[in-house]
Amino acid sequence: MTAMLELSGVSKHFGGMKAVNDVSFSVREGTICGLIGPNGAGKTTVVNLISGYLQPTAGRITLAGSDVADLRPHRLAAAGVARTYQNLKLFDESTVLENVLIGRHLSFKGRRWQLGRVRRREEAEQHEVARRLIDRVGLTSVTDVDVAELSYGMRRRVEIARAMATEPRLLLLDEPTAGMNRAESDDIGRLIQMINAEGVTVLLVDHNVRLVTEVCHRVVVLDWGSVLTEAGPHQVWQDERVKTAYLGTKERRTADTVEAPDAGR
Ligand SMILES: Nc1ncnc2c1ncn2[C@@H]1O[C@H](COP(=O)(O)OP(=O)(O)OP(=O)(O)O)[C@@H](O)[C@H]1O
Repeated sequence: MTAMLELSGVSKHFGGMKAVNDVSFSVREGTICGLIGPNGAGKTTVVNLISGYLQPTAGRITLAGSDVADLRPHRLAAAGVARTYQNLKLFDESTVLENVLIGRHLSFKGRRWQLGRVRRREEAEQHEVARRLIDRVGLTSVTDVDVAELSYGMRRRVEIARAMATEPRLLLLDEPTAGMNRAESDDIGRLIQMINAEGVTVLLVDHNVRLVTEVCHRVVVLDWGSVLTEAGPHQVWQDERVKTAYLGTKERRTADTVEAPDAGR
């Protein structure tokens, strides 16, 4: 199977700060890859580099074999890269439908010069696609509700639906379960698996050990801006270097975020 995403020797320095330093890893097409590491390890910077919000200081980023390191976000979106944000970026005073429609504009073929009838038909089609996506993320009942009125977990789903509205090949999820309870994060896990089953390759950044273990096919661990290791989702937690770096010392452990999953799960 080919690589959907490949980073080769990618670095991003902010002045003397090496936020990302000589990072190389690849994500196979059709898989879910976890990108984990302690706070400040460089995960969001990597997501920003892949999605064009930052340009690398050095290195190569390819999407399905094509060099994309110099592309700006809108070009990357058109090439099939969609993302969500660690801090939600939704239009709170707009409805769920309106937010998801924003994601559709890239594939919207409407032209100003088109006859009103044709344009109306295309708009109706876009609405239909957006409604289907809203249904898939389980938000049908709040389609016409302003995002500001939704729970945090629901807003996270709107963000995923909006990202999916661009019909991506690669979906970058930056801490999609941050601040969620167990039931909510389990729901997001199922949603990620459903999206992946439809053929979308996923790069998942999350601190939730259980989620990462259950949904990812491979896990890349960053520490101090560099790749510490890469392994299967169960093996990765057995690595002493990961325990030390990601989990911190045993004394610093807190049950929910750092306890390795039960053996055999
Ligand atoms: N624009 C910037 N200017 C200077 N330093 C930055 C900038 N962006 C990130 N950094 C630094 O780079 C390092 C990596 O940050 P990054 O946000 O990528 O880490 P992270 O692994 O996503 O952390 P977290 O899990 O807390 O979100 C941090 O030390 C951060 O302070």
